[in-house]
Amino acid sequence: MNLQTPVSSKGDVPGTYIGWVRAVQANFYRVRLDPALVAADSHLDLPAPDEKSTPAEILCTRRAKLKKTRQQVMVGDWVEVSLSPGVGDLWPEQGVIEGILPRRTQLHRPAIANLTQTLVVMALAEPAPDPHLLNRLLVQAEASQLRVQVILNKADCVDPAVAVSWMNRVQSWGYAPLLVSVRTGLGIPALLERCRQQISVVTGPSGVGKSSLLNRILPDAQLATQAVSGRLRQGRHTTRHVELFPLPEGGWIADSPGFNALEGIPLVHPVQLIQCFPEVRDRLGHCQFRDCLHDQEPGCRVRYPEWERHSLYLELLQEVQELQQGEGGSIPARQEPRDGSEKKIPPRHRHLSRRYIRQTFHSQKLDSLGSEK
Ligand SMILES: Nc1nc2c(ncn2[C@@H]2O[C@H](COP(=O)(O)OP(=O)(O)OP(=O)(O)O)[C@@H](O)[C@H]2O)c(=O)[nH]1
Ligand SMILES: [Zn+2]
Repeated sequence: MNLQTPVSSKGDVPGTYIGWVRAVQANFYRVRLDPALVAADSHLDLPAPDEKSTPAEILCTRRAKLKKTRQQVMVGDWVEVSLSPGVGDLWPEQGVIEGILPRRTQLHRPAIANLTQTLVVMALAEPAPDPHLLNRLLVQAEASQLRVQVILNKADCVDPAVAVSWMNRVQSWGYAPLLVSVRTGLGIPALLERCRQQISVVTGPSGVGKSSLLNRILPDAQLATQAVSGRLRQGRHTTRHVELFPLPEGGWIADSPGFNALEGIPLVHPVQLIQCFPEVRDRLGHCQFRDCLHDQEPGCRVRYPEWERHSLYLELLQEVQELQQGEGGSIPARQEPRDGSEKKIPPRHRHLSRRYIRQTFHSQKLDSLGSEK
């Protein structure tokens, strides 16, 4: 989602290299220049850098033209970097970010690009689980097109039967939850395994153990930076510090628990909200009306048999519809694959659905809707 055209295509600027922004602090960027990536031919589908290799990491500023065109460089961005020639032996110490390569995903608070998954953490006790809040976070994560891992923490605080019943409930929502106790270490190896090859961010309500989790899984050397309380961390983030750390088993994790990245109303088109509910995904595409909103429409194949989160779906549907109207209908529908079948559109949706069909993906608009503070 949110593809952006690189400001300088490859070859535009002589002596540019491809790098990966690992940390942002104020107006400085720590960029990894993996020698394997240098002068990479195609930058559209680069893998996450291998954290086991030891590439040069340099401090960069961004070219003024990026600022002028209001292009924010985010942690996780693949960027084109130019280096001042002749400084240093192998790599000079400073570089300038010339352009931002297309993003696969982007979150705005915290600003992180190219994340692949989010760890949605909930505590089984202290604080007691809030299924409504958890579900809103889950839908937000789905709307951001991130892979979702549900972490049920503080397993040590509850009876095993309680943990099992929560596991079953979350499974019925279409997820494979992981039972964890940061205190006892239960589930930590499995969590690290799920984070391999991923660029992850931790989110969840206050007090569920997000900071504790990060402290537990990041190697000792990083604890000095990590060991700050939630409040301090938030303070740090308001000064625009976001950082990705390498995990011991591979993969990267964002140091950003001071933010609740997934608050708010999901930025999805009303007809696509249903795709944020994995438990009914296999029912999609069979309703009588192509743009069925799975509420009271005749011939809906999603509404029944009943499912637990349908009421939440309707609540969010109303919110995204209001948001859509407030934006003058500007949240575009993503292009859906054609299924070949011509479906009738019920009269009350006719007006909307013509517009839906005409709309195409405008990343620009999405960007400005969820724009930085
Ligand atoms: N018993 C138990 N306590 C835990 C566990 N994980 C975290 N805690 C405790 O829960 C409290 C809150 O943990 P934090 O890591 O600060 O929670 P957080 O989600 O980062 O909270 P915010 O910074 O407010 O968002 C701390 O007192 C932790 O020691 C666990 O697995 N078991
Ligand atoms: Zn339906």
